[in-house]
Amino acid sequence: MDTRNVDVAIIGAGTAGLNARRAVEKQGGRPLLIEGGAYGTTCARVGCMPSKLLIAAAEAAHAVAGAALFGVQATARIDGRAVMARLQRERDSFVAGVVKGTERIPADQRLLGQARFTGPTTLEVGGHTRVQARAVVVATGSAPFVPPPFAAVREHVLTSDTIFDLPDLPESLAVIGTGIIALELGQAMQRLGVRVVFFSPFDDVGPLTDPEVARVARHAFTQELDLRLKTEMLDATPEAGGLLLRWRTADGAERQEQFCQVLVAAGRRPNLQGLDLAASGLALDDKGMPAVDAATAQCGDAPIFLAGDVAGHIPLLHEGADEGRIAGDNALRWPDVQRQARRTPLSIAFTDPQIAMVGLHHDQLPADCSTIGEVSFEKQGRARVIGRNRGLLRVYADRRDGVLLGAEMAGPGAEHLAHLLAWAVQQRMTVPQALTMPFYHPVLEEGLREALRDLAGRLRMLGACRVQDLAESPGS
Ligand SMILES: Cc1cc2nc3c(=O)[nH]c(=O)nc-3n(C[C@H](O)[C@H](O)[C@H](O)COP(=O)(O)OP(=O)(O)OC[C@H]3O[C@@H](n4cnc5c(N)ncnc54)[C@H](O)[C@@H]3O)c2cc1C
Ligand SMILES: NC(=O)c1ccc[n+]([C@@H]2O[C@H](COP(=O)([O-])OP(=O)(O)OC[C@H]3O[C@@H](n4cnc5c(N)ncnc54)[C@H](O)[C@@H]3O)[C@@H](O)[C@H]2O)c1
Repeated sequence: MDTRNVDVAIIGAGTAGLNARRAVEKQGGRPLLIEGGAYGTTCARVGCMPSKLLIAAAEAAHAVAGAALFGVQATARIDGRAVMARLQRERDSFVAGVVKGTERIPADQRLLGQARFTGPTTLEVGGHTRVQARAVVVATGSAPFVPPPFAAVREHVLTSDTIFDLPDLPESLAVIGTGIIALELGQAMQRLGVRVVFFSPFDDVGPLTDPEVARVARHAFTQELDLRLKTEMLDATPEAGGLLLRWRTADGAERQEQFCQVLVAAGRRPNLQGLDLAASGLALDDKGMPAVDAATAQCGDAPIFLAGDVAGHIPLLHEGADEGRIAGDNALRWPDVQRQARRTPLSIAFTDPQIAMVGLHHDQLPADCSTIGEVSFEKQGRARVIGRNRGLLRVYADRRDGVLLGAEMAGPGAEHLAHLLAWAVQQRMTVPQALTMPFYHPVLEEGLREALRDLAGRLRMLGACRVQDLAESPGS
């Protein structure tokens, strides 16, 4: 067996691991990047990029289907094979770019094979190499959770790991779950002509915590999607042509239906199995997870750091990249680790309406010292112009000083409005300061201005806003 001595061993060549490696190298350390699967990252292979490619195709189909609103008569003919072929072509090109970048890393800084702990900072990799490190970064990502009864027929169901490899769109699709992946992929499939039915044992639709925004979003999704909530899935039986699902409805009736494909999107779990974390000496909870400090990425005071999806903090790409950098940095400087500032939380679901959450979520607002302003997109000028006038944006501020705290929204252009707000929250802008920023006309951002004005009024801070800001524009 080979033996390697390095400063920092990094397990996982995904986004978090690649950023950790870069941080170690930048500070002059000797990193070793260990990958047990294929290079290319979850984001490019089976995550962000292929999902957005599917959604892009669905948006094209949806634009044709909705063209009559504008007096444009058109009929879409969806070529499922061409949809999947473009998705796979573009995805493969994104993956190839990441693989090329990873393979440019000097060969003596890379190792292929599954890693497992044999001691606090010793690993065995692929049964062929022993690694002795000063510190270890675990960046092993997460994997789809397949609950019963689907676990028993796992090879017959799709997850986000496999759906993007379909050669053609299925005729029908059952989607298990109503979270972000379920909504993004299920809605896209439906808009591409697939008959889609969503099932969940719970009553939630999407990640929103603001009850008003959640109500508006739920209404929009319920109008378009077939959501069977509070259903108990009894069994899933493979048959010729698909899977026969049998479930019990909320009122106790038993139903069954065959679907060509089933997509299980019931959440993801950290990739810890096979790592033998117990051998590292870390204290683990009943799910096998160590406690991780989000500001240092460190587990207790051990020379072990967790970054990205496996850390279970905020499983998003930009957070994984930041955590990787923090983990790599601190692993090299261990035991002198430093707390590092995190960015304002920002998450976006690319559904229609888009869902976005910024800063503090509604359920995290400090009791008795926050105020809420809102705007409905129903009458918002630009939203009406483009025929996408549905949704609600609610923005939160500290009532003592007017500092922006966060927002939740479901509506058109939420991905852009949320970015503006995230920058403002991170800058600790007050509501009056945000209202002194320029707003063009006619744009969706005028909706945000309306919510900020509403908030300023409730804070009794309108007097602090520049007079020019109060100028009206039609449909703003
Ligand atoms: C369908 C879908 C859509 C998404 N869309 C978005 C989006 O639009 N925007 C966004 O911000 N985020 C999105 N995400 C989330 C984002 O993809 C993840 O947060 C991010 O890719 C996680 O990166 P990571 O580095 O933690 O993990 P990964 O990229 O999964 O890297 C982990 C690596 O560790 C390796 N590994 C695991 N165990 C071992 C071991 N024992 N030894 C050696 N190697 C090991 C794995 O093979 C893998 O290569 C999406 C996710 C999914 C599934
Ligand atoms: N646009 C984006 O940024 C984007 C897109 C996709 C995924 N992601 C990331 O990936 C993460 C995982 O997404 P996800 O959709 O898998 O998780 P999620 O937490 O958003 O949703 C999980 C869903 O599964 C349901 N569920 C749980 N147990 C179930 C069971 N036994 N049977 C049926 N349903 C069950 C939950 O009620 C929920 O609706 C997200 O939290 C997000 O961070 C981000």
